Amino acid sequence: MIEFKNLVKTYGKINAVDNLSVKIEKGEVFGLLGPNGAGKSTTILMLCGLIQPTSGECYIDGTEVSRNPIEVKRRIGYMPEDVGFYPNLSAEQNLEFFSKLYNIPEKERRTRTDELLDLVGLSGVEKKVGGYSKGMRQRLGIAKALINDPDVVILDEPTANLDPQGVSDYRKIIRNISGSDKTVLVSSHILSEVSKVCSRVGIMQKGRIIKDGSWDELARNLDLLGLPEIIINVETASGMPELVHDDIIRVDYSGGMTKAKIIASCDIRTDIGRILIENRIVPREIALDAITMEDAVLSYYNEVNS
Ligand SMILES: Nc1ncnc2c1ncn2[C@@H]1O[C@H](COP(=O)(O)OP(=O)(O)OP(=O)(O)O)[C@@H](O)[C@H]1O
Repeated sequence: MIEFKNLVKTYGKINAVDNLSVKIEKGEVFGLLGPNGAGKSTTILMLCGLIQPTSGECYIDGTEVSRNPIEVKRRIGYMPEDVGFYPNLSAEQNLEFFSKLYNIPEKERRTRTDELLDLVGLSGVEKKVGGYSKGMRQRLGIAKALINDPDVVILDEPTANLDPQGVSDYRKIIRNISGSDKTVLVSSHILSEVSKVCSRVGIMQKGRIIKDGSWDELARNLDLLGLPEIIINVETASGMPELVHDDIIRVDYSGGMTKAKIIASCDIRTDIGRILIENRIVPREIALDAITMEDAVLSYYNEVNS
């Protein structure tokens, strides 16, 4: 169980976290969803005992964090945005090292390491971690967060560096964890990451949770259910014409019309490519992207104001 009670963190005049109070029950997968700068990482750092609150408290299973940081660290598994590993060791050797820090008995270490490498899809990878891609490091980060079999798992932007296959594997991992009575806190600025894996979501803005509930409740409330998940980034060598298509909801142009961010109701990349070629414009990129909290809120306000 996780509880925040009137939690505040100020940096000079900035209220990074502003009187936050939330209780997350055992077994829940809670998504902290908010745009960059909303205060998600600051909240998580206080929950892990890595920074001190200005006022207020965080509890892990009833234990107050800032007064019992060592006890709390044993009970949590934390994956930061940038995970640090020993680059000249393999994944297995890194996990062995961390399991020693947690005093996991030698007999268990091997089994635990093997199970976790299997869970995150890194079994049998001999390569040293220094040669890993960002996505592979992220997978190993999830394994590291689980090495001490924690009751509470905290993941800060876990899909930030993952490719589509990695994202799909990550969702499976979270579903796997969530069936095991652990409490999970996941932070993200990407709507689909939170909506697909979390049983409850808190929308964070300017240090406060402005909405809290099941994803369906929140989405209905904010009128987000009908939102498409399709964003297409277009980049061309020279300026492009205004893009017109029945399935386009909105287009934001930048870079003197060489870049466009399209929110569409379905994947229209082929049509966009055709429009550009018909206009003798060379496409540099026509790629799918994930919908972020900013896109959702903008789209929502756009609809309300139109
Ligand atoms: N050490 C610090 N010193 C000064 N200001 C800080 C510090 N850490 C965070 N902030 C500020 O606090 C606010 C919240 O930042 P925080 O990193 O918690 O947001 P976030 O929601 O995690 O966003 P992101 O996804 O970009 O990390 C921001 O305005 C940020 O600039």
